[in-house]
Amino acid sequence: MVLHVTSKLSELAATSFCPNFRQTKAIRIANDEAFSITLKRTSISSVGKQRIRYEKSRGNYNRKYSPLSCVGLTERTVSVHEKDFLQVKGVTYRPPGSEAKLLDNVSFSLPEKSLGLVYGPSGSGKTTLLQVLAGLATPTNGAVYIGEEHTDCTKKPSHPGSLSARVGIVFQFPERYFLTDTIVEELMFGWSRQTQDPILRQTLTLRIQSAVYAVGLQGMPLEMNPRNLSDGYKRRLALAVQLVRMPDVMLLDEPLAGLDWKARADVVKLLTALKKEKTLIIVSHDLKELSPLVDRAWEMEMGGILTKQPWPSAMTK
Ligand SMILES: Nc1ncnc2c1ncn2[C@@H]1O[C@H](COP(=O)(O)OP(=O)(O)OP(=O)(O)O)[C@@H](O)[C@H]1O
Repeated sequence: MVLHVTSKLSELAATSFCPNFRQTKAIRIANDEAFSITLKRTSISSVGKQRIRYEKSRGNYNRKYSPLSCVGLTERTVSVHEKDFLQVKGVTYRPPGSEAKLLDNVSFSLPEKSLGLVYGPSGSGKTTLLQVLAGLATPTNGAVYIGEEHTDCTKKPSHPGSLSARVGIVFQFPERYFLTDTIVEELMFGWSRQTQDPILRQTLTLRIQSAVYAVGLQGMPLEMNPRNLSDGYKRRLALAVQLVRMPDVMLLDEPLAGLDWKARADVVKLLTALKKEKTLIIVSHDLKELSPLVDRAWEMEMGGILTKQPWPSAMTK
């Protein structure tokens, strides 16, 4: 099997798969089923040469990184475990009307009732990934599976097979989006038209009770204005609003941002409890505080490229 350098392949590989690598040499092996290329990494966090092997599986290429003469790099693989509860396969996202990919062939998986952490530089695409997983943006390519089901990313949120029906998302600084003047109205938001039906009303009451207990809000008067809650309790309420929808997967964007040390510790405790019930994906820069909770971690690189990281990492020590 011989290997020759092909400039066409190298261009293809460099542009389609690794926009933030500067390609130095590309090698074609046998046929298109698998190939490897040697690239020079130029990002600030890791500089050096690296060989990337692409293996084709079910129509998608899976990247396998093996360092050659890298500085600060370890072997990394991006793989999807077929038995995991949440499976994200080859998701690419290009906003409508834009040529730029915000997510580039993102694949990962996470077992049920475990916590996955996504970290990386500002503007790399972490929030975009959460929006796609929550069904708020439709991927250009790829698929998301929850449990045994292929969730249809193109379905409207009200459809039971949609991603939005299975996933809850708590945005960064969620308290900025409170819309009502009482805790109970905030928890019922979006349900009001259905509450004429006595059975649905009873179901909603039970769900609210359960969500309130799950986040430790049971001591608070439900008629209180949510804006008068402490910052930590506002975060609890934002979580409860999503829990009322009974999602299987919860996504949290920077859940500790802007909180004091006490509220941060409370939210970490709350997430520890929540992990026993839900599958969680958290985007955060607070690696040390969240470290004890993390089961899997991925770094998002500029250009929307996600790579799995060994955990706990050197950064948490
Ligand atoms: N609808 C859009 N159209 C074009 N570009 C967009 C769109 N939404 C986001 N972007 C760009 O996509 C990139 C990724 O944004 P994103 O918010 O996902 O990054 P992030 O990693 O979450 O950053 P941060 O840590 O600062 O929140 C940014 O450069 C952003 O400006």
